[in-house]
Amino acid sequence: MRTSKLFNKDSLQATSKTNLTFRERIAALSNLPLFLKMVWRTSPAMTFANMLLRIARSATPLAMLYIGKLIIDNVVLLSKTPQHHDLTLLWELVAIEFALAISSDLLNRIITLIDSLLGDLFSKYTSIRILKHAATLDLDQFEDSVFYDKLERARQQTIGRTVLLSQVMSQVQDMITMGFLAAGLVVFNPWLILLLFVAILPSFLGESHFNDRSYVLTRTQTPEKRELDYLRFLGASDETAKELKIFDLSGFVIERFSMLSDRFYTANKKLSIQRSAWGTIFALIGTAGYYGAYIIIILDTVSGKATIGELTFLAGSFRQLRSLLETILNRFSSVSQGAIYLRDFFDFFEIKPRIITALKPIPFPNPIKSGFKFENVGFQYLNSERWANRHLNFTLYPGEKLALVGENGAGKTTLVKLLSRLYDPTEGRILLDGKDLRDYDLADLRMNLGIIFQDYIRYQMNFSQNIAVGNIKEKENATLIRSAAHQSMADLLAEKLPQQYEQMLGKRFAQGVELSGGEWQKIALARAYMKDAQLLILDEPTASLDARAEYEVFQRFAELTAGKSAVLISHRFSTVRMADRILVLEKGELVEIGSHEELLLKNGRYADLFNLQAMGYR
Ligand SMILES: Nc1ncnc2c1ncn2[C@@H]1O[C@H](COP(=O)(O)OP(=O)(O)OP(=O)(O)O)[C@@H](O)[C@H]1O
Repeated sequence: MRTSKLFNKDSLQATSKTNLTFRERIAALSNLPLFLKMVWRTSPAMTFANMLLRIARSATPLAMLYIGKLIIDNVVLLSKTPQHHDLTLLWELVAIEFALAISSDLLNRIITLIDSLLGDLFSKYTSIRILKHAATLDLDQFEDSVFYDKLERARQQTIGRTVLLSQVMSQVQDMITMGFLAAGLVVFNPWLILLLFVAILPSFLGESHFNDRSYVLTRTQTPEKRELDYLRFLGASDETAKELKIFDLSGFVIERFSMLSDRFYTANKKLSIQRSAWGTIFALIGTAGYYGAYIIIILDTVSGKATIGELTFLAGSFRQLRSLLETILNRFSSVSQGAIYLRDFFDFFEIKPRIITALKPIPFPNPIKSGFKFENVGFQYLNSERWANRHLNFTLYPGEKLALVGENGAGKTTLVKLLSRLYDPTEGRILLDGKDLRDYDLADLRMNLGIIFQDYIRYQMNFSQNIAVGNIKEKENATLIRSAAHQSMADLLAEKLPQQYEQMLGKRFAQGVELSGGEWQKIALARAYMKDAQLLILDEPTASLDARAEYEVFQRFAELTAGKSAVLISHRFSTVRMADRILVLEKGELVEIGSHEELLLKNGRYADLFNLQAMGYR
């Protein structure tokens, strides 16, 4: 077992699952009913039509073979008795076979068409379900690599499942066809059926063995595939091009990509060669079986036990049965394979968010009366031993402007994430007006918070949409968007752009304009003004702004948020000192709280940090 650090827990578990038994494969088929139910839900009419047409199609091979037999026997009869040249029956039979051939071709085409349309619809349906479900999940679930692998597998299989859909349908169709053909064979010579199985079984077992191995290989490769995707993005994307050039990283990225791809190639090549070699041997056994049966039928015909028509009928049935059985058995491997992958897909839907709205949620208070009270709040990130926040006891009063100060990693952003319920506290609780934050309606809470994170997204959309994301319900409300832009001073920027509020931003799409860091930040800030939020949280909102812009932004901020609560995170003390109170964090814990003047007088941690920065300006 490889123990590269790329391998996470999930992949290591997968490698221990080196062989899936036949029973496990059969068990995996139990996923199919749920799958078919989803297909049915995608389009009941199409699914029904598909099934009906396939049943009709499955009867045609036997019918054609039988008509063929009648034609040959009739021709033989007519050639032996040239004096009775009544060809009516013969022509009727030929006409029937012709009609059968045409309808079978027509059915095939309609079935393929429905398959492809249904597949497209199903792929759309499942992609949307994945997106919808992902939207309900918690932030820390996205930060968990095991979860991420599941999401990745669920996403990748959207295409695989479309194939699975037509495979399952074809499987049923071929089984019915086989039933018809086998019935015909049994009537004439039951021993041929036995010979058929002997010829086919090794091929089936071989296929199923190699499918197992390929499944295990794919599963173990998921984390690497994710890294390959990431490297592909890193190596060729507008977001990364700048640093890649400056640090001259392309060689490093390409080398890593090439190393991982080689590893893939080697593992896959070995399996492919083995599979191909064994496949050839099994195919030989199958052909030998067919000729064995052929000899039996020829002997029967020569000895007069069967007619020439029966000879062609039996040989044809046997040949078709053999190829059908082979297809069915091989397809069983891929169907059960697909069914196992389906487990990953369903598993993804079984992941439930923990951060949810209470059963009987309390409406968010308007206005907030006593504020947010932290009671011994502590938080540990998933899989982390360290406490990112601990023993937090303080109150954020209504209308208060609170600044959070502390060195990198002190826990400022985490505190804000707890306040907005992106995470729930590991210990202690946060009360809003005396009631646990978890008792409030989650959507209502988020609607009443205006948050801009330091790593806000630069949406590759137009100027208006970039602001409207702050309250997407108002995306058509141009007045509100312009007023939000005015409040964050982004309006001045819009006026300078060729297409103003319609201007495409970013470089990814045609006619996009790239902005400076500070310009993007003003747009992001405008998002906070899109709602009439009761609590505004700005996580380093002015880091990229120049001194004048920062001063003006905060002047406006103070005016605009009069009477509202606000939390500001900043490393600039010129900003911090405008706050009513300042909360100093160190290693996740609160070490000081008070106004700028109070804390300076105290001459503690805050005064140290303040003087350190002030010294830099002298
Ligand atoms: N998603 C995460 N998963 C695990 N640990 C995290 C995560 N985010 C932050 N941490 C850890 O939690 C601690 C607090 O991080 P946080 O982002 O709250 O600090 P901060 O005070 O906002 O820092 P900065 O000033 O650099 O923005 C850090 O030690 C960090 O490594």
